[in-house]
Formats: sequence, structure tokens, C-alpha cells
Amino acid sequence: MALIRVNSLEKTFRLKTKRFKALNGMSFEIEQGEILGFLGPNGAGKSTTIKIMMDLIRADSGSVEIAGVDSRNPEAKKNIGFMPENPQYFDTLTGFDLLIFTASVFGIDKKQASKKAWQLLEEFGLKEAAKRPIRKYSKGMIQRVGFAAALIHEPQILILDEPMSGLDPIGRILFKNKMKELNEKGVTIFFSSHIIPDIEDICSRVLIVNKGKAIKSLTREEIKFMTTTGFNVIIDRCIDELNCAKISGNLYSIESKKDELIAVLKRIESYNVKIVDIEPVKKDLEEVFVELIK
Ligand SMILES: Nc1ncnc2c1ncn2[C@@H]1O[C@H](COP(=O)(O)OP(=O)(O)OP(=O)(O)O)[C@@H](O)[C@H]1O
Repeated sequence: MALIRVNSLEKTFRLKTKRFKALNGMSFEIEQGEILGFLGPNGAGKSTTIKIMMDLIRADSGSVEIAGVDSRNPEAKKNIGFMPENPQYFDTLTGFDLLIFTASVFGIDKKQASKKAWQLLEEFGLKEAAKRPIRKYSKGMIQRVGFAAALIHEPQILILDEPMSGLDPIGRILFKNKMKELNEKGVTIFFSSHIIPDIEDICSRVLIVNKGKAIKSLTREEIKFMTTTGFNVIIDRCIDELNCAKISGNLYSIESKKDELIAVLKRIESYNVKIVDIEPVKKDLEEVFVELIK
């Protein structure tokens, strides 16, 4: 069942005499329990869509429904943890104060908020820096405290705009593990990213956007299929007719295009040669992405 419905969003920005159509019929649905990646080139309309979903800006037309509630109704956001792109917080607050402040917005009592805040600060490696003002935090630390703040009220939906940009590899692993852990507990996650390996690592589905609309939805399995270009069939003996290449020892490989595998296997069988393994030959999701955008 769709938990979030984004229906035909249109948005034109006006800059003096110029107009720029940022969203041009953006429509998609987010299913309960999925991790959906929002992937698109610069200027595709990802942040604009997310801002409309969070009611930070309004669309010219179209609508967003979150669990059946219009996103312009504040009720819709009660159960959402949100992290904007380049978060900017009151930087005189300490990390701990930011979490307590965020908890108070959601009506969480002080004692419970404090317990949860310390738990999150510990998890995100910010315990030592908890009482330091945010203006003294590095970019990665601001991302970490931003993610912690998005989790303080234990939301069932997470909407994250480029959560991992600016993080070092350790931070990226920490964020991805946390997303996986939350998702296993039933949290639905929607996040935009430019980092294709991050999307491939954790998403159950990827939505590709270009020029203000969603152009393709690919499940994890479809990505696996689309990125396979052919196969290497590994055999234990080579004969001239098979045009094989030596790998090592008694192992040889025959290249097969994706749609020729059956024919290649039949030829190998007809020479009574043993098949040891079949390995897919992959191209990057990046290449698939560039082809789709073209
Ligand atoms: N407040 C604004 N005023 C004018 N134009 C804007 C405004 N916000 C966004 N735009 C324009 O709308 C288009 C879509 O921007 P948006 O930030 O949604 O893209 P994006 O997909 O998030 O890009 P990126 O990956 O670079 O963050 C861009 O061309 C951008 O310049």
C-alpha cells in the first residue's frame, strides 16, 4: 500500500523576468517499508520535491499525501524525521540542546528526550562534542547531529535530502547501517543522493528523476538485471572450437552476451566439457543512469 503519494507536482520559480520550471508533473508513490532512493542529475528537482513534501514551499499545482493526510496539514509531519540538504541550525546551540529543542517541538517530555538524546549522540559518535556549540562542529558532525535530530521522536518515515554528502567513508557506513537497522524495524525511508554506490547498497528501489519528473522506477532486482551485460562461463578444459581464454590452472573462460547464454551453454555441452561456474559481467548503475537520462 502506498504510504506517500506525490501527485503531478508543478513548480515554476520566477527570478525577476526569468522563469524556471523546476517540476514538470512529478509523480510517484512510496510504499510502506521500502528504502527508496531518489536519484537524478543536478537541478532535476529533487530538493524542490522534498521541500514541497515537507511543506517548506508550496507547489503551483499537484498534491502530496502522507498516510492519507495532505502534506500541507501539519498533522502529516508528526511521524516524519526530516533532514534537509546542508542543514543550518541555530549554531549557538550545542548538539545536545538541538536534540532537546527538536524533541520539544514534537512534545516529548524532557526526561525521555534527554535519555534518547544521549543514546543518539553516543550512536553518532558525538558524545564528547555534545556540549559544544554547533558552530564549532565540522561539516560531517553537523550531518551526524542532523540525522540524530531527525530520529529523536522515533519517526516511522524518514525523508532525507542528500544525507551522506560531505561524510567521510566511516560516516557513510554509519549512516547506511543506521538506515538499514531502522528499515528492518519497519521505518520507511526516502532519500536523495548523487552517490550511486550508496543507493545501490541500501535501496530496495530507485526512482530516477530528470527535468522535473520521475522517469523510471527500478527495483533492486531490476537494477541487478539491467547492469548485467553478459556472462563468463568457466569450464575445466579448452578445445579450439570453443574460443576460450585461460584463467589459471585448469580453468578457462568463455564470454557470452546476455541473450546468447543458452546457445553458448549448448555448444559447451555438445563438446562434453564441464561447466564449473557462470559469472555475470556487470556494468555500473552509473552507466545505466546516464543512458536513461539521455
Ligand atoms: N528558490 C529558488 N529560486 C529559483 N530557482 C530555484 C529555486 N530553488 C530551486 N531552483 C531551481 O530549480 C531547479 C531544481 O532545483 P533542485 O534544487 O530541486 O534540484 P536538485 O535535483 O535537488 O539538484 P541538486 O542535485 O543539484 O541539489 C534548479 O534549476 C534550481 O536552480
